[in-house]
Amino acid sequence: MRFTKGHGAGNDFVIVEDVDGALDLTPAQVVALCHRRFGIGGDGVLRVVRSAKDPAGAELAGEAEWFMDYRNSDGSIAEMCGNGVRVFTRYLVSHGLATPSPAGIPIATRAGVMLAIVEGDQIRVRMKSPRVYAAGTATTGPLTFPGVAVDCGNPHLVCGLHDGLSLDSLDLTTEPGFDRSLFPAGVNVEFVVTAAPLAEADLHVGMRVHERGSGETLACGTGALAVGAVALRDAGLAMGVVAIDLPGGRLTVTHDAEDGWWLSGPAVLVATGEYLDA
Ligand SMILES: N[C@@H](CCC[C@H](N)C(=O)O)C(=O)O
Repeated sequence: MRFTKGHGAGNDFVIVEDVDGALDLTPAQVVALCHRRFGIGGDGVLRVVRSAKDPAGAELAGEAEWFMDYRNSDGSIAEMCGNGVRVFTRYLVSHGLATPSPAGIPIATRAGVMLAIVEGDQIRVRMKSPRVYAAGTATTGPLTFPGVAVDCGNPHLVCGLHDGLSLDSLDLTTEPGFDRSLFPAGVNVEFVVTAAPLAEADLHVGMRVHERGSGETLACGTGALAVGAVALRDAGLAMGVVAIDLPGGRLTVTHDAEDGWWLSGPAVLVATGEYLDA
């Protein structure tokens, strides 16, 4: 099995090209590919398939030629992956499967069609509008954090840290506790602190994330979108730019129109090879 390895701000993926949908990628294969000792290593797998050739993408084939079949490293399927779309786009362009255009390359996902615009080493994606909808809480060890539920196509719980607590002090080696009746299919949990003002953004925050199905990752694009939406709301800003610093680098969320929500950041391919054990 040929593979390419890529990442967006350290959120890393094994990319498998399967243009005609011939590959039956099982959860066990995904777990094996993503294993950091016995496999290639990754937070997830991106299967590159023509929308028309995948049952989950076929409905969107008229709008987007390519479907991003995203899997978490535990083998589970997620509706959407913001960094995944950016890295997927980098793959399409660098392999001659799509041509960058100012209007954006449409990418089909289980959460709908996203538009990806290549801007040098950054890729900017028009995301599904986030929906902030309920209060919730997360727990890590003895600590409880009030949070806000946000639907970005996939589920998120955005929690501000108590005064004086640093992101570094959190133990995210195990899944945070959360209300399973609010998130029956699990949730990605973001922890946020305010950061020093920046000239290039209206708001600046730091964030760590524990992802459903992957554990702590160095960055999460939909998580950044959720955090950006909550930060703008809490600041009373109808629109604006939020810079989000994660352990793997910076992502930027811009809200510039009613349904204009953008995620921007680096997207890099680092290796190609052949996986021998699938
Ligand atoms: N890292 C991704 C999100 C991947 C899916 C998530 N773990 C889930 O299960 O919803 C991103 O960049 O958005």
